[in-house]
Amino acid sequence: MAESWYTMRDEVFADGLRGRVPRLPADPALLEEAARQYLPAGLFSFVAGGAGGGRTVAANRAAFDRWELTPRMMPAARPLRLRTELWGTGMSAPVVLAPIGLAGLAHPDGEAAAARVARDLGLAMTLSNSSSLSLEEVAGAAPGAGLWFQLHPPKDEELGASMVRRAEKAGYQAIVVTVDSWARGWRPADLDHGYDPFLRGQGMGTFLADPLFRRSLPADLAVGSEPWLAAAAARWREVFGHPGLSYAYFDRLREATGLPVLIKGVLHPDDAEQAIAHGVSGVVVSNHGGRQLDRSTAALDALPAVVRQVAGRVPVLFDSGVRSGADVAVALGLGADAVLLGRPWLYGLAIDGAEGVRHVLRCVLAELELTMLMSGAATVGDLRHMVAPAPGRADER
Ligand SMILES: Cc1cc2nc3c(=O)[nH]c(=O)nc-3n(C[C@H](O)[C@H](O)[C@H](O)COP(=O)(O)O)c2cc1C
Ligand SMILES: O=C(O)C(=O)c1ccccc1
Repeated sequence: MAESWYTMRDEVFADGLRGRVPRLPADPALLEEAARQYLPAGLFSFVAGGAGGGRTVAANRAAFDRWELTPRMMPAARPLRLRTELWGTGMSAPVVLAPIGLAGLAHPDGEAAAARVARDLGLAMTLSNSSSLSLEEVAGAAPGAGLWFQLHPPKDEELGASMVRRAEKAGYQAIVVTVDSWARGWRPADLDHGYDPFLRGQGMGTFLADPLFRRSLPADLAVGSEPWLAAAAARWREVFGHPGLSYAYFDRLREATGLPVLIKGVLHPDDAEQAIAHGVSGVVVSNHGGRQLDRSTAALDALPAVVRQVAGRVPVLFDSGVRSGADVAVALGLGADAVLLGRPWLYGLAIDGAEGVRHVLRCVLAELELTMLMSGAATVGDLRHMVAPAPGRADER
């Protein structure tokens, strides 16, 4: 076995013995509760919350309950094969950190800590274009990490192209274009808190380091001063979101970069088809963790039809609602080539910086490994034969 994350169970157990459980629980629901203690109320509900009445956030989780594994016993010893390569990024398991903007609000070490942990565990990380640290700082903090760069296409397409060129120069290996967030979702909790995380200048590292963005800021204000940051946040609101976007955007973007371009935020098979027709190298099935459109379908429910439509032409990735190694196994079993983990890594970061991120990832990886061993699955392909609808549930849809 190339990796043995299951031994990490012993580390988690030892931490439990030392009384660390309340701080860094292995139970994902308790992890969210623990993170609540470390974050100001407005920030916690920004992170944990979702669009509208939270129906899609809940549906993302409920969807996992409609699938189960039928394990096979006494498998002849076969080495577990989790090592994966996607677009030249090698990873020790098909688990990727999802782009989470504003990580610097959760912990001063921000995205740099997460990138180092991902690198040390052999996982890839997707950096948000709304990162607190600039994309160059994150790449510099974790040399050798497998990094992808996520782009919310700004209204100013030159600015988007400029950030993509910087990412390519800094060694990022893929561009992930998010298409479900051209406007911020209707998030009642944030509205009620009057919560705007950008007001503190966090989440702007990559923007502020961009010559095109900086050039648009007032020259008469001291750089870094409060009014300067306020002007930067206002400028960010001006450029954020590109309502007029069509699939032809992918053709233009591919002119600006030689990197593989992925689309993130697909639920309908026809969108996957169109994106492939416009040359994308991969599709991320996601509803943005239920943060954008309440009542959009649970991401896991959307996965099988997209996998069928794509039919192996490009890799299909998945996120939204993944909380455990067993969840990862189900998504892989339903045809995902890799799975992105969102809120949990940010919770780990909020609680204990790099150590917290490491804790969260080792729990997911250890449980994934154990789930595969106990199912008799040596490969992701084996999992595809083991995932089945839970009786009377998946069939009802
Ligand atoms: C606080 C927060 C910030 C996020 N920022 C971004 C972002 O900047 N870009 C992006 O594409 N997705 C962003 N996402 C969405 C995640 O990449 C991912 O799709 C989602 O969190 C997956 O759902 P999960 O949290 O249930 O795992 C963000 C999610 C959260 C919770
Ligand atoms: O809140 C989000 O879901 C999100 O995608 C985002 C976008 C920009 C900055 C921070 C978060």
